[in-house]
Amino acid sequence: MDNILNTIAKATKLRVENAKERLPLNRLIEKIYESYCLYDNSTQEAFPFEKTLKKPGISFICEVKKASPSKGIIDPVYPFVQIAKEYEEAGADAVSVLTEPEFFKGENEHLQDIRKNISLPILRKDFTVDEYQIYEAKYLGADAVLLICALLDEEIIKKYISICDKLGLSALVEAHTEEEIKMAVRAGARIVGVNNRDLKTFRVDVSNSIRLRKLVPKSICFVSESGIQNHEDILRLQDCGVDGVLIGESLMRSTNKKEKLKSLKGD
Ligand SMILES: O=P(O)(O)OC[C@@H](O)[C@@H](O)c1c[nH]c2ccccc12
Repeated sequence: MDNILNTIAKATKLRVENAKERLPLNRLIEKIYESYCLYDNSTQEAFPFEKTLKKPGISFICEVKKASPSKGIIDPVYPFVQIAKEYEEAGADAVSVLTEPEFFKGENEHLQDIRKNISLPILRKDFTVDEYQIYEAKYLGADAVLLICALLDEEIIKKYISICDKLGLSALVEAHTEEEIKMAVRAGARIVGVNNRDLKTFRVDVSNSIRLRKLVPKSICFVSESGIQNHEDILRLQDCGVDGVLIGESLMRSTNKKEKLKSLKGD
C-alpha cells in the first residue's frame, strides 16, 4: 500500500477536506450555477474533450507540468500560460494541466488562467478521490477530469461519470492493467487512458498501451499516456488504433515546443 500513488491520494484527501472547509460543496455548486448555464446533455457545446478525440487521426493532448514525483522539477521558470498558448498555436488538440500542488507543483489558478487564454479543451490533471474535485474542475473551467482506476472502485467510477455527465465534463478513466481496463469498461467509461508509466514503480513502457488496446471496444476512445518521445512511438500507437496521445515531459523539455510537436506528428 505504501507506494507513491497512495501517498499522493492521502495528501489529496487532506487537501480536499481543507478546500471543503473554506468552500463547502453546496456553495461551490452555487458558484458553478452563477458562472455557467449548466449543460443540457443534448447541446453541442458539451463534452468538447471527447469530440476532439473522435476526430479522424490521432489527437494530441499536450501537458503543462512543472514537476513530477519521478523527475523532480522539469521547468523551474514555468510560464504556464505561455506554454499552453504555444501548444495551441502549434496545433495541439487539447491541453492537460496539472493542478496537484505537492508532487507536481500545480495550482488551481494555473488552470483558471490558462482557460482565459486558450480555446482548446482542457483536462484537469488531479488525483480524484472525492466528488468535490469534479465540481471544482467545472468551476475552474476544465472540460475533462482524470479518474484513476487504481484509486477508485467500480461503483465510485460509475457515480463520478454520472456527475461528469451532469456537468458536461468528460472523464478520462485511467487504467494500467488488464483488470483495471475491464473495470473502466464495465463502469461505462467513454474514454479510457492507459498510462504507460506504472505509478507504483515509475517504469515506462509504451507497449503497455499497445498490449491493452485490444481489450477496449472501438466505440470507446482510447488514449495512450506517458513516456511518448518521438514520431516512431506515435507510429506504433497509430498502428494499433489509438485515438489520442497524452504527452508531457518530452514537450516540456523542448525549448521549441512548436518544432517538437511538429516532429512528433512527423510533419
Ligand atoms: O510526461 P509524460 O511522460 O509524457 O506523461 C504525461 C502524462 O501522461 C502523465 O503526466 C500522467 C499520466 N497519468 C497521470 C496521472 C497523474 C499525474 C500525471 C499523469
